[in-house]
Amino acid sequence: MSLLNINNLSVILETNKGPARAVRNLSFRLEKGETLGIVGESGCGKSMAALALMGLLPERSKTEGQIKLDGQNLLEKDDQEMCQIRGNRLAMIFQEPMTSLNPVHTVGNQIMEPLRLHRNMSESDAKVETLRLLDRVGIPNPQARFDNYPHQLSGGQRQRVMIAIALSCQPDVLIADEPTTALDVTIQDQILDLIQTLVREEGMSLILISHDLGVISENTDNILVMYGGAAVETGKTEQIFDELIHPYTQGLFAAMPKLGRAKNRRLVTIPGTVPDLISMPMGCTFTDRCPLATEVCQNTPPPVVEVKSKHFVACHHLDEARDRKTEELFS
Ligand SMILES: Nc1ncnc2c1ncn2[C@@H]1O[C@H](COP(=O)(O)OP(=O)(O)OP(=O)(O)O)[C@@H](O)[C@H]1O
Repeated sequence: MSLLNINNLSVILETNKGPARAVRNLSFRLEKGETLGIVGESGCGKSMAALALMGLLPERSKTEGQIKLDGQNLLEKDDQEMCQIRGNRLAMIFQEPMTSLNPVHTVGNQIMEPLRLHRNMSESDAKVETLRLLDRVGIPNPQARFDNYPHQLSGGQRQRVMIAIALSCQPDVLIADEPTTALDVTIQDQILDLIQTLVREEGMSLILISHDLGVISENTDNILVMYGGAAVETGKTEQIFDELIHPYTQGLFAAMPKLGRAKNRRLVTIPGTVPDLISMPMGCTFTDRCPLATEVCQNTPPPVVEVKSKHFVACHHLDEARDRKTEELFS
């Protein structure tokens, strides 16, 4: 049995314009100690999928499908049970730590709180553990930092505090949603390295969410490429980079800044924008932007084909997609 087994998950948001399907029939598995990258442009439903796992979706939303953690469907749990699961099994860090940290409490108290609540520690034990966690996430001089407020720390240090809070409940699964997007490039690498080290040393599984295929490629075992709320390509990270197949994955790859790219070559962008959730095409969600699209793509959902062991692609035009070189598709 997988640690996490997501089966046909859909998230439907109630909006003023009607129901919007932000996640569509998403399925994936996560094993113990494995790292999965979810990649796609802004608005593809990555965060909604993560919030569904955490039981933190907005009020006017509903879910379909299953999210099984050790065989138990989290979508059947009540709020109190989900709170326990968030305190013990799943933890999430977000893009902007300033909005997740409470500005009027010291960082020390914010790390101590889950230790006291979920691990029933005494105040003195929680303080000792908080200082250990601050040190573990690379905050220099934890004793002095304990009494600081979030605004007294740099962006990178605030993200380290968020990681310490996530670690405090010794989760089995860490979900990091764009954890470095708000940080300077040099700090980004340090935070990603820290997450990798902690995940490895603590034996956690990781779901790393990013719009940046470069970040995902360097930090994960497996990749799930999401577009329009659906998975369009999944597989081992190495395998996907060996053979990019789905036209959307090819587009993301072409749009990656690359070292050594000839000076006169402009950076490729995928023309158009992500589809409106209310008026999705009936068929493939990528139809309107895909250079290979034909009528069948517009009207019929694509078959999901296992092109190699555990490498799945959802596309009506697999052979053509395989034959076209990335830069021919998006140039
Ligand atoms: N509270 C909400 N009510 C209605 N629609 C929403 C709400 N939050 C997000 N959406 C819509 O749901 C879709 C998926 O959003 P989501 O945040 O999951 O995308 P994402 O891929 O994580 O992108 P980003 O990185 O920008 O957050 C988007 O079209 C977004 O506009």
